[in-house]
Amino acid sequence: MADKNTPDIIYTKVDEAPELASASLLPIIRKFASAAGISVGTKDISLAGRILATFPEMLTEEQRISDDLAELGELVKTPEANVIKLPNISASVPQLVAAIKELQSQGYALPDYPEEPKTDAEKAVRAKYDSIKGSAVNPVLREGNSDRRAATAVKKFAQANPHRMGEWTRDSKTRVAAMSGGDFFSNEVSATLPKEATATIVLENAKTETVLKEGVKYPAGTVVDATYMSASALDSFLEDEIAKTKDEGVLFSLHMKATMMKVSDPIIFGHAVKAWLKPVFEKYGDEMKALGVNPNSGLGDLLARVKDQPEIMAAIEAVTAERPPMYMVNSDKGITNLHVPSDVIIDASMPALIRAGGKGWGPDGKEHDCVCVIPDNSYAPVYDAAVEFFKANGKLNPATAGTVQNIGLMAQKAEEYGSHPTTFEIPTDGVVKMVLDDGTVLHAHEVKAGDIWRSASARKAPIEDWVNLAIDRQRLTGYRAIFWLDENRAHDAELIKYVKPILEAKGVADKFEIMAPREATIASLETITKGENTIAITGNVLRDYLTDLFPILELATSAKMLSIVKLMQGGGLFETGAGGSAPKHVQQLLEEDHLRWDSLGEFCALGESFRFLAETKGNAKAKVLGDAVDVATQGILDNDRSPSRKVGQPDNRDSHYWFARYWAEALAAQGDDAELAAEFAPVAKALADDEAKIVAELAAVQGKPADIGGYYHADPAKLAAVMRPSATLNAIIG
Ligand SMILES: NC(=O)C1=CN([C@@H]2O[C@H](COP(=O)(O)OP(=O)(O)OC[C@H]3O[C@@H](n4cnc5c(N)ncnc54)[C@H](OP(=O)(O)O)[C@@H]3O)[C@@H](O)[C@H]2O)C=CC1
Ligand SMILES: O=C(O)CCC(=O)C(=O)O
Ligand SMILES: [Mg+2]
Repeated sequence: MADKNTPDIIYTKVDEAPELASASLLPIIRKFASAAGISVGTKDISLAGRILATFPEMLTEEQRISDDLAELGELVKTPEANVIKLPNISASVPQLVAAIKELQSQGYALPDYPEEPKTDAEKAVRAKYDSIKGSAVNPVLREGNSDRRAATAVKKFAQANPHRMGEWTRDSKTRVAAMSGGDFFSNEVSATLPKEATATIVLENAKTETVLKEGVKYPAGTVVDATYMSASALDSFLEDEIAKTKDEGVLFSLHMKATMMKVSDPIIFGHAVKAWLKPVFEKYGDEMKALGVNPNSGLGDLLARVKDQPEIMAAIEAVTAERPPMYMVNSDKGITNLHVPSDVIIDASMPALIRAGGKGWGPDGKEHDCVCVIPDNSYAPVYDAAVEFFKANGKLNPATAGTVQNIGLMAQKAEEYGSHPTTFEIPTDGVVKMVLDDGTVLHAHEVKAGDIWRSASARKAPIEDWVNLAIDRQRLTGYRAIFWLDENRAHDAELIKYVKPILEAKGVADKFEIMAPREATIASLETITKGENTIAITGNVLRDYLTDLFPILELATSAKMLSIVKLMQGGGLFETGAGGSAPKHVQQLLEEDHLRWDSLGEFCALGESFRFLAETKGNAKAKVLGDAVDVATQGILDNDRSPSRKVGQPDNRDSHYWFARYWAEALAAQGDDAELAAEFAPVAKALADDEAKIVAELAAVQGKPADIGGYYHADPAKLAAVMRPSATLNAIIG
């Protein structure tokens, strides 16, 4: 699909804080790029944009927009792709419903989200909305494996300016709680397919055979797993942990990934909501169902639906009084861990808690120790090991700590993160079988109604690419390199059968270790504690978890990470940081017109994207621009120009002014391209001459509410007015 009209670089239009930042940064990028004849286009992958693109038939001609995600999904499969991907919302149902409401209020005649679809028409609408739900963007664009690390300048800055870390003490009551069996980890089976195959997934019982899914195609060499979580084992585990937490006198918390794991994890979350309010569900379950309560949507939705039922409300209050205090998302507003399934997302929540010394916020607005419930044992040991390591050794010292880089198996919807179409909440007791087209029963599990069964897979080409990427990084760095694979886990054992022969064939087996996640966590923490560096070579889930965990400990945030996806067809995808879209930052902007979002991730991605353009299109000016971006980024760090957190102090917009200035100065000063130097010398001078005026104009707007005309679907003119308040700067940028 890449034709001559495809811009050289695509900068994605997203949501929340990064989109606010783009309103200020993108005009600067475009001005600088155009001087080198480089076009920077945008593609809308925002939640609102994806909703609008999905329902053209409901919209007027003028309201219709193209399906940019589908177009980008094709582009990333071509060598021409050069995409800067900012973080976007992976919507839970409450977020999706809120976005639909906002768009309806703006005059878009979209259908409501059918909570309980009955007619065929409602089912069709629901299926369309479900395709937008959860992590619906990243898996489409990630046609390559992941290389995430802190750029050297960023790591050095963090060591020279260490952030505050909470104290860890030996008597901390914080602990990680995982099931003792019946979980995905213990029920997993896995096999590598010798030839290509098409699978049918059926549920058999004495009376019937139900086809859960058919036509699941796998190329030869695919590693195919199947597993399930027992609903009854999960329920008794949750009840036990709620009771134990109460005895221990700490906060109860649950950490899931309801966005990426959009089918399984909201169900597990729903079990926790039911366990928390068990007596209420026992007594009023039918009434609540009639009111439309779905525990998977969280306590927030539940309370909204029963608020006019005094008897149910009284029962909820009575149970709550018996429960341990809960870990809060916002104690001022009474929003608990269980209010919305996507408020507490494990990759960001557990590292923040560990950085704070094992503390979470309680209903009293104070910090307390926490029981961290992570039901499945596939990855819980990573957090358990980290918590126990810091209890024994005290907090990490960011001034001296080395770094953990990551090479992650991610391409082509690898592993659990691609499992949604093959995940089922089992309707009746029976046996789930995966049957191949040649009649082979690949996997079979005896299950009970309510169990969560799923199959995940990883393809041969991405696995081999991932191992080779790891070999390259290890050779470039010489760092200790560990494959985080557990030989006692079925899936990992199949991967090891790929990894070892490749390492041996390349003669580098002695450079790599293979360790289960718990041991690898301890080894990595020991390594960085000594000030040394290591590469974690992991599957898709740990790619996600570790690239928040280690950066949040080492750099305070994962927003500053370099996050490169070397696309398997030769293109480049440059993700900006390893974190999310920071909803709290938007709230602050709306309330007091201060944006604390740090665009360092965007700066790092931009430099890489220009250099990639230089390599792939032989564009020498792009290299000059990219190298100057790096000088500007260094300038931001050296001169402490990153946004501060508090209103009245320099924010995201100020940091963009400085970025533009340092970038222009670097271009004016370089000797590789005289044309660019001549073009940017006056820009640099104007930006320096007008510094006082620009800084004053930016400062003047802070401290009062800001109106951007919508949360999910802002008004571009209002957004530009808020994010570009300096007429002097705008005149220079044009
Ligand atoms: N790649 C992607 O597209 C990703 C998308 N997401 C989505 O993002 C949303 C929010 O996710 P959540 O788990 O809350 O995680 P976030 O990473 O958005 O936020 C966690 C916290 O990290 C800090 N932070 C993150 N980015 C920056 C930045 N650039 N500058 C300064 N601080 C930063 C903020 O801390 P503080 O408030 O203390 O300033 C923020 O509240 C969800 O919808 C999620 O699905 C999540 C991860 C990746
Ligand atoms: O796509 C998402 O929902 C989150 C992605 C994420 O957290 C990551 O890749 O680090
Ligand atoms: Mg993540």
